[in-house]
Amino acid sequence: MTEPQFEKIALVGIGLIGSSLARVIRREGLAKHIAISTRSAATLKRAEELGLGDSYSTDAKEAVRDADLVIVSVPVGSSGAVAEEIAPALKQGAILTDVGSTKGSVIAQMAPHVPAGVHFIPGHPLAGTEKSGPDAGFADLFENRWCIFTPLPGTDPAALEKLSSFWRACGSNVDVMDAEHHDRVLAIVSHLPHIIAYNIVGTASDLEEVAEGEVIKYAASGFRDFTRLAASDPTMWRDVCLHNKDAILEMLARFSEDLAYLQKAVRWGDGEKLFDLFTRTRAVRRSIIEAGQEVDVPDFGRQVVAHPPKS
Ligand SMILES: NC(=O)c1ccc[n+]([C@@H]2O[C@H](COP(=O)([O-])OP(=O)(O)OC[C@H]3O[C@@H](n4cnc5c(N)ncnc54)[C@H](O)[C@@H]3O)[C@@H](O)[C@H]2O)c1
Ligand SMILES: O=C(O)C(=O)C[C@]1(C(=O)O)C=C[C@@H](O)C=C1
Repeated sequence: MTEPQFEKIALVGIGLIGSSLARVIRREGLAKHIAISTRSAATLKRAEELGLGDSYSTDAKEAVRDADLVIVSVPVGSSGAVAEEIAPALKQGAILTDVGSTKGSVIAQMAPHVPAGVHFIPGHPLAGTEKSGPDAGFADLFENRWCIFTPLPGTDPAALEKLSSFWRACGSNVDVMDAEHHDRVLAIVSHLPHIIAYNIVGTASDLEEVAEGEVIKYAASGFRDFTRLAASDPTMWRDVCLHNKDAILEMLARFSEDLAYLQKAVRWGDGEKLFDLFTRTRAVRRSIIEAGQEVDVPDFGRQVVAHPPKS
């Protein structure tokens, strides 16, 4: 437990990320009061049953009133509407942040609504699972993971440091970059892997000779790894695709070229090319593991590569 960093933190959106934040804020004693708001009354009720906060409302304005830190954790396509809704109730001097997987679009949607005197600092914790909703969150989610900020020009350094210190207290390492760079990096390391997973699982389930029953019955562990990603929340990933379109299309074009190269190597029986590529990619996996640590996720037996522990 540390000293509370904030009198009141408001969480708008209480799914996987919002509820993980609520749990770690409570565990670490980072706020005297946690106010929770979400659009759906059923989700809010569940959050209350789980005891995630101190006050609950479907009215986001009510939740953010007097809050020193407001964290918006909704699908990226809803961030503009949420910013517009809460703007009139934000306290002067408050920090407003988000956790969205895309940053350029979130800034374009939210920034125009942010009143003068409120510190808007976009953020993105690189931590998650394929699950969603308030039951899916857990306090350790952000432990040894990166949280990236994409501050706008003129951001108050003291506010950025205060938010960084909050995320460090949640267990994360923090980094700063511009939104465009963030969106290109995340397109290759996160968005493309999900699109590829959705595609391969879709193709397999479309193939008549491996009709559903056989896909399930004979799913080898490589395919199972893809099904985990392909089980991720459809709303969240629809929004990511729609809101990071340019970077995703750029990376998909590059990916398709490389796939064609691989296809040619298979067609022409070019074992040397295949062996060289597979050797190079194995080295990438090894260096990720050497730089970080492996975490077992009990209910799926999967391994997640986390980032290096904090020094
Ligand atoms: N799931 C991940 O792995 C992951 C990781 C990092 C960042 N993110 C980002 O975090 C955000 C939330 O993702 P999640 O995984 O927690 O999703 P989730 O589906 O688990 O939760 C979303 C929450 O937002 C609420 N919501 C939706 N529209 C709303 C609106 N208009 N107003 C108020 N509340 C609304 C839902 O009721 C729910 O409580 C997304 O922007 C996502 O891109 C997700
Ligand atoms: O591990 C997973 O299941 C995730 O999808 C987490 C993941 C990722 O791609 O690494 C997904 C989206 C985010 O914005 C950040 C993290």
